[in-house]
Amino acid sequence: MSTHVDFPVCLRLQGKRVLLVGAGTIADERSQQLVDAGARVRVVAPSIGATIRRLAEEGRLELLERAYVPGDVRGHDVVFVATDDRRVSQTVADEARALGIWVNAADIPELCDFTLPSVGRRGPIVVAVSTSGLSPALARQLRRRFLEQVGPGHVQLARLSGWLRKRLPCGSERMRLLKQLVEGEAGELLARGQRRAAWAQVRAALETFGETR
Ligand SMILES: C[C@@]1(CC(=O)O)c2cc3[nH]c(cc4nc(cc5[nH]c(cc(n2)[C@H]1CCC(=O)O)[C@@](C)(CC(=O)O)[C@@H]5CCC(=O)O)C(CC(=O)O)=C4CCC(=O)O)c(CCC(=O)O)c3CC(=O)O
Ligand SMILES: NC(=O)C1=CN([C@@H]2O[C@H](COP(=O)(O)OP(=O)(O)OC[C@H]3O[C@@H](n4cnc5c(N)ncnc54)[C@H](O)[C@@H]3O)[C@@H](O)[C@H]2O)C=CC1
Repeated sequence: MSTHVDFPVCLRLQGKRVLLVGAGTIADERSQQLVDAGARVRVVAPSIGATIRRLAEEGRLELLERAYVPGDVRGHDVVFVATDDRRVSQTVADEARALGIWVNAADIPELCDFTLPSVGRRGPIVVAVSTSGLSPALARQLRRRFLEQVGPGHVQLARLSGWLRKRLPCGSERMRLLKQLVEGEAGELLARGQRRAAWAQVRAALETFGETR
């Protein structure tokens, strides 16, 4: 029994060149997530799913409607392959690796430089569960359960914190204020939907901000 654990990261794909080989059920789902993340996506496949077709028509990704040809991986930062032909996936993964490009092959762990967790999102908050390849079905079940714990109050709290960290100078006092925002009363008030009371707390904290510097 393997004892390895996969290492989680959150990729900043804005402007990165991503190649998607295959455009079926699995690739169709990936395409929307990759475009939402701001990646410059190119898809190569002879048969095209509905989402990829729409995104191509909207000019949000580039579509090459043909089979993969050697060299297609060149110039990309990351490669995702999701075809129904194991030999194609093997070729793509081999070529990517030879060029030092990281690759994910859907459902073929031995060809993956990284695996994909089960992901759910509420606004800027992302819940991701990995089981290090042992049970994707369990990852999905746990992700659904954890996502239910994330409410509108948490989304407001994250946005408010993001707004404050842009405007306040960084340092120990900002750190204290942002921590207090989450752990103190304001966070609880937002979670209960009491936005006015939460804002009053934040305003009071802001009025004293800077006094102890
Ligand atoms: C290693 C990994 C590599 C990778 O693909 O990145 C991998 C590998 C394999 N998956 C297999 C099967 C299934 N995969 C799913 C679903 C998902 N698989 C995903 C990720 C991963 N799958 C990576 C590890 C993730 C982790 O560590 O937990 C999810 C989370 C993310 C995504 O794909 O976007 C997505 C859920 C998204 C969601 O809905 O939230 C289901 C459920 C279903 O389809 O209903 C089943 C059937 C039930 C079951 O097996 O559990 C098989 C056997 C294939 C066969 O038997 O032929 C292999 C190969 C093997 O295990 O050898
Ligand atoms: N859809 C699912 O729920 C599951 C899928 N899988 C596996 O994931 C992989 C992908 O599955 P799906 O997306 O459902 O397959 P799919 O059959 O919907 O799509 C396959 C895609 O691969 C493309 N393709 C085939 N040969 C190609 C080539 N030479 N170059 C470029 N593209 C090529 C096809 O044009 C098509 O777009 C398969 O290995 C499948 O066994 C495993 C478990 C569940």
